[in-house]
Order: sequence, then C-alpha cells, then structure tokens
Amino acid sequence: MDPIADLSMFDLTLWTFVAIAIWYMVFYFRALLRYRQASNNHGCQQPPSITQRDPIFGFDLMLRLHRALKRNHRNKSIVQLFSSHGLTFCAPSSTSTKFYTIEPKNLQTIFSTDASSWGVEPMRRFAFEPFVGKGIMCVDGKDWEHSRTLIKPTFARAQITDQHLEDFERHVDRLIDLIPRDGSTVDLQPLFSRLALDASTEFLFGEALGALKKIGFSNESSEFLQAYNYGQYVLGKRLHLPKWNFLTVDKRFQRSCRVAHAFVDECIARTQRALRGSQGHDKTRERYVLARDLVSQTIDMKDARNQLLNVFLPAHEAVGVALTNTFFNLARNPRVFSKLRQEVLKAGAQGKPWTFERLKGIKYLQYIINESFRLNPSIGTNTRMALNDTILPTGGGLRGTSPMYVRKGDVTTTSFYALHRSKDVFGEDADIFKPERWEGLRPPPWSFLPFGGGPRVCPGQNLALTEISYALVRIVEAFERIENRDPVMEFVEVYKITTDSGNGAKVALFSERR
Ligand code: HEM
Repeated sequence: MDPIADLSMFDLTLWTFVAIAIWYMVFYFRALLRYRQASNNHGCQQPPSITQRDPIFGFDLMLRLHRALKRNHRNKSIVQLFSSHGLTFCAPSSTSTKFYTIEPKNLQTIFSTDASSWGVEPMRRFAFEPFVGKGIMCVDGKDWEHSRTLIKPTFARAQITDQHLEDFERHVDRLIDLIPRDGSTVDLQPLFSRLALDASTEFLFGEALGALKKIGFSNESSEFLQAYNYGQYVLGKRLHLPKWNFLTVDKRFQRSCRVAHAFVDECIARTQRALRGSQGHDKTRERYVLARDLVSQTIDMKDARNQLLNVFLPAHEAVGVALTNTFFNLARNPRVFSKLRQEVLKAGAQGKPWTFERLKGIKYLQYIINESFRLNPSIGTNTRMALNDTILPTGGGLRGTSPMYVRKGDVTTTSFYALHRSKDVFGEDADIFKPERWEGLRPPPWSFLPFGGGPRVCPGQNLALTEISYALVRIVEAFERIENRDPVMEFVEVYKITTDSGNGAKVALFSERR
C-alpha cells in the first residue's frame, strides 16, 4: 500500500502547511536564541516596545503611521510616540525589529562612527533602479563611494558659492517679477517650486527648464517633469509594496522611464558636443554644471545618466519646500519679517553685490533659516537598515541607558522633526517659531540635523543654504511688509520625500515701488 497515494489533495496541502510552519518555527526560535545570547554577551537590552496587537508582522505601527499620513499628521504622531515611550523605542515583529530613536549618541553611531553597518540599498534599490538607475540615493558601500566621488568636485564649496549666485540671481529676478506688489493674495509655494526647478535643472543639466519664464507653467507643460513626477510616484509605491515588478510596472511607468532617460541622454550628448567645441577656451568663467563634470570624468554615459537622475531626486524640490516653509512662518510672524528687512537693508547699504560671505554675515537671517529648518525640516524622517549585526550604544532597558543589539535586517527610523523639538535642547517654548532663540544657542552635536550628518550628509547643503539666504534677502529688500492670507494658522503637513505645507504659503506682500 502506498501511503502517499492514499492521501487526499486536502491532506497533502495540510501536511505541507504543517511542515512549513514547523520549519519556520524551528528557524525562528533558533534565530531568537542566537540573538538573545549575542545580546546578553554584550550587556544589551531591548528598548521599550510599543503595544502591538500583531506581534507576528508588526502591522500595528505601520497602519497607525499610514492612517496618520492620510490625515496629514504623520510627524506629529511620531512625536507623540516619542513623548510616551522615551527617546528610543521599538516595534518588534517575528522577522525584524523597527527601532525609532532620536538619542544623539545613537544618531552619531548610525550616521557616522558605524555608518558602514547601516545602509539604504536593501530598502531602496529594487524600488529606484528601473527609473533612476544605480546611483547615490539607492546604493551602499563601494557603489556609493563611486557615486559620491563622481559628484563631489561639483559640489565643493569654493566652486558653487559666488559663481553660482550670479546664475541664481536671474531666476530670483523672475520670481520677484511674478509676486504682486499691491498686496493681493499670492501662494508662494508654486513660485518657489518653479524657482527650485529652474535652479536645479541649470545646475545639474546645464539648462534651466524655464519654469519661471513660461506663463501658466505647470508640471504638465514639461514632458520630462510629467514623466519624472509619475516615476517618483511609482517609486514611492515600490518602496512600500512587496518586491514584485508586476505590482507597479505599467505602461505609463515604462514610458515615464523612457522619457526621463531620453531627456538626460540628450543633455549629456549636448554637453559632450559643447565640450568638444570648447577645447582650449578659457574655463574660468564657466558655470558649474554637474553634467559637464560627469562627462569629463567618466566614459560610461549610462553611469552619468544614473548619477544625474539620482541627484535630481533630492535636488529638485528641497529648496522650494524650505523657502515655502520659511514664508509660512514669516507670514505668521510679521515682526520677524520687519526685523529681517531692517538687518538686510543695513547690510546691503554698501551697494555691493551679495556674496556667500556677506549673506552668512547677516546673523538674523541665519537664525530665521535655522528656526524654520528646526520646526519644519524639509526631510522629516530618515530610515536606515542594518547591513550586519551591530550595537547601538544607548536606549535599551527600563532606564533607556543600556546598549541595544541590532540584527542584520533591523531598521532604524530617525525623526528629525521630533529631534528638533527637544525641550531640553531648544527650551520649553520649542514648539513655537522664535528665531531669537538661536542667539548664543549651539545645539549639542547630533541634535540639529536638517541636512543629515556623517559621510552621507547632504552634499547640496551649502548650495541650498546659499540659495535660500539669497532668495530671502532679495524678497525682503523688494517688499516692505508681509501679511498672512491663510485662515488656517497651523502647519498642515503633506508627507512625500519632503514634508510640504499642505496649504502652501498664502501671503500678501506690499511694496511702495509699483
Ligand atoms: C533645503 C534643501 C535640502 C535639504 C534640507 C536636504 C536634506 C538632505 C538630507 C537630510 C539628506 C540625507 C539623507 C540620508 O542620510 O539618507 C540629503 C542627502 C542628499 N542630498 Fe540634500 N537636501 C537639500 C538640498 C539638496 C540639493 C539642492 C541637492 C543637490 C543639488 C541635494 C543633494 C543630495 C544628495 C545627492 C543626497 C544623497 C547623499 C548621499 O547619500 O551620499 N540636496 N539631503
């Protein structure tokens, strides 16, 4: 008698399930035992854990944050979690643990001293690669070093400051022309977004998109932008769904990839032609363009395209978002706008052109920018995955001071938004906009990180700060007074790669000069 032949289809399926469940449990308990042993050997303890109804997949927290995102208060929900659990907490599941930490010692470890143990590739590469290829935003290790080395020279401070300001000036002139001078209501958000687009396309591809020049410009009027926005939307979905292409790859996504690639390939070809034509010319007055530097450094044009598309991802929105958030705050604090105007007029009285150093010299301007980045950081959270078993120095145990053992595949999320609202660092009134708090304030290391930190710190930091400072200075020079025109006073967050203002920055600006 053949026992297998006697089994019904139902029995077979049942036994297969039982066998898989037993195999999984053996695997799970062995891994748990190994983890407990390693953790004990290093004196590590778990941090407080959030209460979960689903300990197997840990869906509770995911659902909670997803609901908060839909209601536009994801950052605020994370702050609430930190206030009820302390500076570090976790959400364990049967496969991995998600750590949430804003403990500066842990941030220093993740982003700097043990940065090689933490990466983004396992989370991002599958999602990003079909669209932006292999580049700085989605790789780790040697591939990341390659990307960072390729883009580094263009970003070097000396190259992008005053020379870059001369190019940026034209865009800001256009922006100011588009702001009504008679005090009628204007939403600055779409204007700042176009400014950021023009500046970033000029810096990366050598030619501005002309978003501020074209009347009625919208994302739909540029085929490249339309494709890029759709690609970025799909990329966001791919980050959260299982790694199966059929879930996200549709005809429109494939077409968006083709359009974006063709746009950048054409810009590379144009750069190559220009480079061949300019041999022997004086290069000292040339603008700094990432495409040109990449083409001169590498012969692999697909690599150059990938690097450009990767850098465009963080570059094209962040400055616009930061300026919108700053004006959101200025509109609600017209006293700060007036005080800044006085400081700017004083500093500008010599009539010399604005330079990086002169902008940096206006202390109150720097306080306003810091304060706005503190309260409304353009990038609200940052997530890294452990690439091997490692240890975080603090946050474990009942008192939250023991080290914590982290297994390969565990994930940490840092909320810059929550970090920047620490009452211990920024004072009891940390929730309000008060640029004066920066007078004499030097936040301890790793407690103010609008641009991240360590080897993966934002390479565009100086460029972005110069652009933000210059645009602010020019606007307060041109307008005497600001008025808020938004009936909703609180910041309604829209959470994308950046954290945008859901209600924009609706203001009225008044100028005597018509
Ligand atoms: C207000 C403006 C900006 C803010 C607040 C900002 C913020 C950040 C932050 C927090 C990171 C770190 C992400 C991480 O650790 O994974 C980052 C990375 C990056 N940013 Fe920015 N950024 C800004 C503007 C720019 C601009 C204008 C560019 C380019 C022109 C740029 C290019 C990059 C690149 C390429 C990375 C990846 C660096 C790496 O992984 O090595 N950013 N940015």
